Amino acid sequence: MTNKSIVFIGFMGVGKTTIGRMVAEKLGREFIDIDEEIEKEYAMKVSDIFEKIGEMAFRDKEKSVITSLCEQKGKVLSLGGGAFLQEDIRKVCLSSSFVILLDLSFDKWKERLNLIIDSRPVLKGKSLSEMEELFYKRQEVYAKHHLKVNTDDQDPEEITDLIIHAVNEKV
Ligand SMILES: Nc1ncnc2c1ncn2[C@@H]1O[C@H](COP(=O)(O)OP(=O)(O)OP(=O)(O)O)[C@@H](O)[C@H]1O
Ligand SMILES: O=C(O)C1=C[C@@H](O)[C@@H](O)[C@H](O)C1
Ligand SMILES: [Mg+2]
Repeated sequence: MTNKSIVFIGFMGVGKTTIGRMVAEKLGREFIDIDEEIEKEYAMKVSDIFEKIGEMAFRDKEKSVITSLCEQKGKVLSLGGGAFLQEDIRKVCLSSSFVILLDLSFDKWKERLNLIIDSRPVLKGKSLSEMEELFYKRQEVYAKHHLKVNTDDQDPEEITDLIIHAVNEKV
């Protein structure tokens, strides 16, 4: 296994923060969650940043934090679900790191909605069919990656073990 950083991408709620933290722990690597980094910088929750400062400022900060962290090696980074909307972020991650897409079917994602609905401002005020549209539209920005892991019907431990196995072989 090389010292490349591992970067988790995928739609909000698929488990990037949960799985990223567990993978980092098992590999003995530092874990950084980009949403949490931004929250620390602003001393505010993501929903408050969106409301009080605006999504544009959040997206700019997302880009600068990810770009500077991608210059370092040996870490595990979990991005926010919208980070790959920015081409610059896609480029810097794909060229510097091993990018893992966590995939989940919309049917399974729906079952998890109650866990995330209050803390994801992008979902605020959307109907289920609008969320479904966003879910499928967003898959386009996740199309480039180095490994895709389907997480339907698997608990975080199983997904973590599968990823550890894969990165030991491929990274
Ligand atoms: N494999 C899994 N099975 C069941 N629940 C899970 C699984 N992975 C994550 N969860 C739960 O789903 C919720 C969302 O997970 P998490 O916060 O890790 O998603 P995320 O991809 O980081 O989302 P975001 O893009 O918004 O940051 C959490 O409550 C978490 O406990
Ligand atoms: O998918 C998105 O656009 C987002 C996902 C979250 O991780 C946060 O980064 C924020 O709520 C925006
Ligand atoms: Mg997260």
